Formats: sequence, C-alpha cells, structure tokens
Amino acid sequence: KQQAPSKPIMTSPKINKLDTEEHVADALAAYVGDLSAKSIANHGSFSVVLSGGSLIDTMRKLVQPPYVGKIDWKNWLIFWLDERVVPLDHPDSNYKLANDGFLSKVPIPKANIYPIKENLSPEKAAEEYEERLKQLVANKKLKTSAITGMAKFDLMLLGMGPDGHVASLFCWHFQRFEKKKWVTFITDSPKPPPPRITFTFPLINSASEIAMVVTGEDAADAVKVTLGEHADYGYPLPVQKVKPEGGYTWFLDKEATSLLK
Ligand SMILES: O=C(O)[C@H](O)[C@@H](O)[C@H](O)[C@H](O)COP(=O)(O)O
Repeated sequence: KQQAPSKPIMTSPKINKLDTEEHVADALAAYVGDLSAKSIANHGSFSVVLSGGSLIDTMRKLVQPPYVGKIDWKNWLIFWLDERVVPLDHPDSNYKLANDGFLSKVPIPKANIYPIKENLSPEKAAEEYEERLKQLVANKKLKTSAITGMAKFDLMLLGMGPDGHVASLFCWHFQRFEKKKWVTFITDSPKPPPPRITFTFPLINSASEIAMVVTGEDAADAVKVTLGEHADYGYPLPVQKVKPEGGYTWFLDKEATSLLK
C-alpha cells in the first residue's frame, strides 16, 4: 500500500475559503491594504508583483473607497510575475491589463512601475528584466533573500490556471525546473500568446509574502490536487512548487473549493 510521505510537500499556507468572488475581492483588498501599511512602516516601500488573468479584476476593491484614499500609493513599486512578449499597448499585454484596470486609477509614480522592455526577443526581454531586478537589489530598492540571494519582493500576487500553472510555468515545460535564473522565457506557452517571460520558482519562493488568488469552478480540480487530502503524494503541477520562505495565503471562492472535502 502506498504511504504518504511523512513531511508535507507544502509549507502550511493560510487558506481563506470564501463564499463568492466578491468576498474574495473584499478579503484581498483588506489583506493587500494591511501589508502595504506594514511594509511601508517597516522599510519605506511596498514592492508588489502582479500576474495577468483574472487577478486584476479581483483587485478592483483597492481602487475604491475606503482603500483607494488610505493606501500610500507613492511608495508602491510594481513588477510582473510573467508577461507576454507583445507591445505594451497590445490587448494581450499583462501591463496593459493592469494599467487599464488598476494602475491608471491610483497615483503610483510612473518611475516605480517596471514593465518589460518592448521590441526584444523573449530571451533578451527575460535577460533585461533580470538585470533590472539585480540593479534594484544592488541599489537597495529591493530587499534580498538571505536564503537564495535573489530579490525578496514584499508581495507576489499569483493566479493559477485550470492546469495548475502559475506565472508562465507550465506542466511538461522545463522552465519550471530552472534553479539559477531569476527570470526566464518560453516561446511555446500552451496558454496563448506563446512568447512570454516569467519569474522562476526560486525567485517566486524568495518573496516575503505570496497570495494565491483562485476563483471559479475551472480551478476546482487543480485546487483539489494541491490542497486536498492527497496533496502530499506529489503530483507534477507547477502550483505545487510554490513553497515560499515567507508567508503563503490562499484566497478561494466556493466554486474553486467545490471538490475539497
Ligand atoms: O499571463 C498570464 O496568463 C497570467 O499571468 C497567468 O499566469 C495567470 O495568472 C494564470 O493563467 C491564471 O489566470 P486566471 O486567473 O485568468 O485563471
């Protein structure tokens, strides 16, 4: 009979099982607002890494009262966990998605927003982004993880696809095994568009806090594999490689948790 490994695969995350997506949006705004205040009080800035997908819409409460007027936006720094290699005004751009739905509505200084550089190949765009992050660490604008030596962001906001991918780290694609690079690239992403750059797991797991924001019934199978009773058996889903050295908090709605016991 197969025995479950004695050590759990994941660090124990805090799991918020909420009712509807609206409740997830409320809880996420309260969590981000609180972390922003704590980070800025602690070291004067709040470095936030955004995903694409449904996350930006679920962040909508932050640009509404009471949060919008209370948050110290001028000390936020914005980065992307993954980005599609397209012009920044292209409908597929994660920068455009975030700008239209979030960044254009809050007074974050433009100099604090770090989109990818346009007109580079995926490989060059990844190298350039990694270099920029290293500069920010060297200039002490970003903290460093004592464990990995990589940038230590205050908050990474992750979504998860129905296939269990996070960032642009997919099943059956080697990028998810990268150990040295901070940022890598993919030219055949199964989720369109194919050319992307993406943070690697060592960089993701160096963060101070990771929030995993997952809603809708499409996610229910991968949520069951990741958080269900057999999670310790170790399936090959990229989401299971999220094992942060810092805090880890899930925000889920009823549909996403519908297959959990
Ligand atoms: O560029 C992207 O495609 C996203 O950054 C991606 O990694 C996203 O977070 C997941 O695919 C979940 O997307 P949903 O929240 O829309 O399911």
